[in-house]
Amino acid sequence: MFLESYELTEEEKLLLQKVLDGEIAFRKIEEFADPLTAVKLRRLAIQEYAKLEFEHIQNFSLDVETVTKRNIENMIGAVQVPLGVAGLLKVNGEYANSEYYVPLATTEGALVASVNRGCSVITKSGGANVRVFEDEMTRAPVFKLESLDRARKFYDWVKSPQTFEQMKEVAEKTTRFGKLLSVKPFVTGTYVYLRFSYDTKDAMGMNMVTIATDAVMHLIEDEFGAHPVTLSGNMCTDKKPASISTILGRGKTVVAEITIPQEIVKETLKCTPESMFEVNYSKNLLGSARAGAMGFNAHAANIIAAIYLACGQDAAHVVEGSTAITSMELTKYEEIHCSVTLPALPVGTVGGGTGLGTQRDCLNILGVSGAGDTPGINSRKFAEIVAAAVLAGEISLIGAQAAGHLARAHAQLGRGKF
Ligand SMILES: CC(C)(COP(=O)([O-])OP(=O)([O-])OC[C@H]1O[C@@H](n2cnc3c(N)ncnc32)[C@H](O)[C@@H]1OP(=O)([O-])[O-])[C@@H](O)C(=O)NCCC(=O)NCCSC(=O)C[C@@](C)(O)CC(=O)[O-]
Ligand SMILES: NC(=O)C1=CN([C@@H]2O[C@H](COP(=O)(O)OP(=O)(O)OC[C@H]3O[C@@H](n4cnc5c(N)ncnc54)[C@H](OP(=O)(O)O)[C@@H]3O)[C@@H](O)[C@H]2O)C=CC1
Repeated sequence: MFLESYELTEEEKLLLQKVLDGEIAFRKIEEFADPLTAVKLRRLAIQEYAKLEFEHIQNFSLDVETVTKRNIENMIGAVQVPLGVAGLLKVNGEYANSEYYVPLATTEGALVASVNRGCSVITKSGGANVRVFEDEMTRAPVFKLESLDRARKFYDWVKSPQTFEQMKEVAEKTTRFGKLLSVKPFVTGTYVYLRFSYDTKDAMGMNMVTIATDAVMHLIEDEFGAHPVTLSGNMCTDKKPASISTILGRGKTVVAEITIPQEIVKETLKCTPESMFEVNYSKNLLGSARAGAMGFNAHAANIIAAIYLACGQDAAHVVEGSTAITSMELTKYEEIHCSVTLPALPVGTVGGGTGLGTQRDCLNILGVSGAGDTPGINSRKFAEIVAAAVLAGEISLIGAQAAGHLARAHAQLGRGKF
């Protein structure tokens, strides 16, 4: 449609025509052109296909050479998500011990304002105490055994310390950083699932554990003769809500808490500790139980999604993060004690999307970009800040619902009605 209007070299025009004619597949364009040109030609082909002219997606500052090798296939451009900050947020963690501006990428009006309000409450109340309790990334292949008797023998073999040492040696040969921590077998009929848990240091670790477990899977096949059905048998469980992840943990298991004096609740949240307790109890606990929800929180996923988008995390892991539990209890000093427990928070400060320019900028705001001086401390620091930010979001939203302000806030900030 616009072919004649494009400013292309003769060679590019020829290539584009071949793409449009189906002679060159989208994913093969890089074989005939440099990465930036390949992205442009694919985008123009989509314009032709969809009969439209893009105004925005061609505008980006990404390093195409790198991202097309590590982060994306069939690239045509980039989408932008507005970025805001909430804070300062005071965090009293083992790894994060300061006040932070938290970067949040979202299109939901009122979200940043809400987290900002929660940060203000937390910081005025002395800061959120945060601790990481578990730190393990998992991958669980499934094996098919010939009989129940073989399955039983396999189960015992896997549990023997000698086998574990063998597996550990093979797994750790594939990575400079990853450490195999445990292998837990689970049986279903004659299928045996092995849940491998690794310390992945500053990486979120899914590529790392997949590569390491693949190597061990071959060892198992050679040594025991168990038939591997698939490298991921869903007992991991990656990117699906699952009780196993909420019980045993996946990624970081983190808890954040704060005790808020009554005056701060009244002044900043416009409600009372009692009304917040009532909302949390009836909504996050009873309501979630009645609904059969796996998350006992108000909107942990909102904060996690916004930080993940800003900081180059795998957005699909919001699923695991959404299983948080929010508790609110009245103290005898007329304060309210609030906590969030995040059983499964996969995060990393190296690898995946953390190296992209804008995402790295956001990690830098928090002082957690890249590898820590001691491997692992940056990702734990990051996890503590995420947990404190989730606590801020929970406090503000529960406060707004206790005050009856939810609809008003979204009418004002989500629809621009002031
Ligand atoms: C909107 C507020 C914060 C107003 O809150 P407010 O108390 O009426 O506002 P305020 O003007 O008195 O300001 C109080 C503080 O809020 C912050 N604040 C206030 N306005 C802004 C702003 N424009 N930009 C940045 N920060 C802002 C800021 O920290 C400020 O302190 P200050 O800086 O003045 O000392 C409040 O009503 C609120 O938090 N509402 C809840 C909104 C929310 O949490 N939305 C999240 C999404 S809801 C959803 O998606 C999930 C849901 C609801 O379906 C889940 C469920 O089932 O529950
Ligand atoms: N493969 C899969 O099944 C899945 C993949 N993903 C994707 O995986 C990616 C994330 O995987 P991930 O393994 O985290 O990242 P990457 O594979 O992108 O990079 C991680 C690697 O960085 C190196 N590294 C350098 N410094 C450190 C350090 N301080 N701590 C830890 N590692 C360090 C390690 O290399 P080395 O090990 O060589 O020493 C590590 O394996 C994301 O893009 C995600 O979307 C998501 C879900 C499933």
